[in-house]
Amino acid sequence: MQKGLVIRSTGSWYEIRNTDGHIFQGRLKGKFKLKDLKVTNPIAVGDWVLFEVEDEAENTAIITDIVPRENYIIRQSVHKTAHGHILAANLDQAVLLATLAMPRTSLGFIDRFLVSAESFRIPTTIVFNKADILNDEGMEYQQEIMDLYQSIGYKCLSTSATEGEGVDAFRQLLDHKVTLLSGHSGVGKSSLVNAIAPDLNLRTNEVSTFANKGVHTTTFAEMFELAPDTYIIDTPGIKELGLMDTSKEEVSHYFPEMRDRLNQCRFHNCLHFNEPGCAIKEAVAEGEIAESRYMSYLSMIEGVDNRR
Ligand SMILES: Nc1nc2c(ncn2[C@@H]2O[C@H](COP(=O)(O)OP(=O)(O)OP(=O)(O)O)[C@@H](O)[C@H]2O)c(=O)[nH]1
Ligand SMILES: [Zn+2]
Repeated sequence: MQKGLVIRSTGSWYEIRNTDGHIFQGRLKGKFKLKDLKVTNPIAVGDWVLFEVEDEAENTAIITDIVPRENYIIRQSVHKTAHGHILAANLDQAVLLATLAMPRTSLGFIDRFLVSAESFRIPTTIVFNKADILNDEGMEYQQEIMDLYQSIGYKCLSTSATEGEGVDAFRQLLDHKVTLLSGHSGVGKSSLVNAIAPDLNLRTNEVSTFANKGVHTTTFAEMFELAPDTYIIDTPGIKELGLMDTSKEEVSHYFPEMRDRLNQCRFHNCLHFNEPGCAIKEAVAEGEIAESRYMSYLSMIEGVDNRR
């Protein structure tokens, strides 16, 4: 019996790295039963599993058990009744790569990501890349936005992958952690990762003979080892994470600056929309909660409304 980390998954095959760094191609034991989770995939990238070596020469393995997860991110099906899909497990943190240059990341997108990460209890840092192409006004705006998110409690970092600015801080941020790296296409994820791990070549890694063994390779997350004990998880093609099963009332719990004030609203089930005696609306009016965050909140409770 050995223990290993699942670093890639196609849904039927799992690439497992044991504690010596040896790689096996694993599959589930025939009568392996799903635990009680309502999901389509029993194992995801980031899972620790127990396995038996099946064929030494072929490096194949049979997975017999999953080590209980610290956390996981799941993508809910658009159909409320259908099962969700676990994207990744056992994450230490998320890094949202954004840019206020081109293609500019909207604050709404940043807020939706942060709310998702809060719902999965994954601490998030926002990295603002392409600082080199911001003019003075742009830099001022970036500082304003960084101040806003830092005041809420999110770590922020300014980088330029091309100029090397902030790259050391980015490396330190990832050091000895499993990090979900997200961000829109074109913000510079590959560039920034290549700046700290030039040998990795993030994109070309995606095409491997292993992936061809799978049936559907589209929405599976992948894990890359950047340095010893340092991994990033990439979720190609996945734009938004969605929420853990959430009611409208719960959305404000995922805004840290609202969470602290919730018990000050007159009504305990206040949605902070137009109820009298609402502490959240008051805080917005007084500038203690940013208007942009409140707007994101309103659009998110609408979204939850539509799904239910
Ligand atoms: N000026 C400037 N350009 C950058 C920076 N980082 C990345 N770029 C450029 O932005 C473009 C997109 O960068 P990528 O690293 O491919 O972006 P990505 O997020 O990996 O994009 P996907 O692979 O589509 O997810 C490339 O032309 C990069 O050279 C930066 O810090 N400054
Ligand atoms: Zn309220």
